[in-house]
Amino acid sequence: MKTFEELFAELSDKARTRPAGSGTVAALDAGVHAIGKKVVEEAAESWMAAEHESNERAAEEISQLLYHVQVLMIAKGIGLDEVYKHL
Ligand SMILES: N=c1c2ncn([C@@H]3O[C@H](COP(=O)(O)OP(=O)(O)OP(=O)(O)O)[C@@H](O)[C@H]3O)c2ncn1[C@@H]1O[C@H](COP(=O)(O)O)[C@@H](O)[C@H]1O
Repeated sequence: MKTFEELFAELSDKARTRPAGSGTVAALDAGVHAIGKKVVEEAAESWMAAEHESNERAAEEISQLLYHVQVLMIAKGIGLDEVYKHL
């Protein structure tokens, strides 16, 4: 289990160190357009799971949405506080 902040720190480190085999590194290399498509896809999957599936499945899809949102943030160079200030 990871908090939102712990995941963001981990992904930021991946972006810096670029370990081989990292899906995050591959996503960042694919660029903002590709990442944005994943965010939209996972948002839709989260919506469908919330409407038609169990809480566990919806939570799983939402976790994937949060992951891709963080990748988008890192790709754009946006830190946590820049988002938090708008909440
Ligand atoms: N939380 C996630 C996470 N959620 C989703 N994904 C990626 O997104 C994919 C799931 O969404 P996809 O739709 O592309 O894949 P799918 O099989 O179609 O799944 P569904 O959409 O059908 O549910 C997975 O195959 C992963 O590549 C994630 N990849 C990584 N993380 C975390 O990020 C950390 C760093 O990951 P790496 O950079 O790969 O080391 C990991 O330790 C994890 O904690």
